[in-house]
Amino acid sequence: MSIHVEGLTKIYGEQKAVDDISFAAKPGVLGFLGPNGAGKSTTMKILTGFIPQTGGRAEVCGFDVTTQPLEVKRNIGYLPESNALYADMYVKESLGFVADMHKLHEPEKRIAEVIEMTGLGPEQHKKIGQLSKGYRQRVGLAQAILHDPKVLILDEPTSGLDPNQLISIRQLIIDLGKTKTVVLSTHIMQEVEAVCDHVIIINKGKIVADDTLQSLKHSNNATSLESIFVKLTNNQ
Ligand SMILES: Nc1ncnc2c1ncn2[C@@H]1O[C@H](COP(=O)(O)OP(=O)(O)OP(=O)(O)O)[C@@H](O)[C@H]1O
Repeated sequence: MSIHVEGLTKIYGEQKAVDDISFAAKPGVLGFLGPNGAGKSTTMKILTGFIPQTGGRAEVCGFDVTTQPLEVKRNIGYLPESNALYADMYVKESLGFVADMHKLHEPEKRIAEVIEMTGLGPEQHKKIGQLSKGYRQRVGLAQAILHDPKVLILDEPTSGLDPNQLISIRQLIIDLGKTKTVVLSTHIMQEVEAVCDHVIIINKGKIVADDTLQSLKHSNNATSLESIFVKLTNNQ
């Protein structure tokens, strides 16, 4: 398993944002779903080493996020929900900056490959501040995959994209999931149906579903993921 989470808990002040969750993920696309405030971003931030957990453990490719943070960072790519990019940097320059951080051996070759994969070719000579939202999102994705990580954490990567951009980014996520473990957080159920093999639904910090899309529909006697989501999470 490339991700292994056991009894993970995060408490902010008095609020339990993640409450004793355990799950595992292997190569493929895992849909990580839940209502606003359920604890998705918090879990993703712990997996990527951005914030520490309060309790429990998490491993990425066999490395512990707390005791082996550098090994975890080498194996993980992260596209945060609000991805801060340097508006004044040129696309290639920003990728060169990330390549330096990862000490890539042949940065130019890899940057060209990633520009091709993410469809950034026509915009590669612009400054990030001049790009449309969809292309900025592609730059974020390109940065996340540059070091060819085995695990990719994508927090709402398609929010705000037009239908054409949506289709091409989704196809890229499907392609990446053929060899990598991709954790995809999204509120678009149609996207999950199109892209994910495995689904976890989290509600109020607890996992309420963890199964393949097909088994989840079968066991809930439902035809749409949306109805399952509502049934499992609409209990205020
Ligand atoms: N830095 C923080 N300090 C205090 N509380 C926080 C902090 N970050 C998140 N929270 C709280 O923890 C809970 C879980 O938040 P989180 O961002 O993980 O949810 P989410 O599932 O990603 O939500 P969304 O779908 O809206 O992005 C929320 O109630 C949120 O207000």
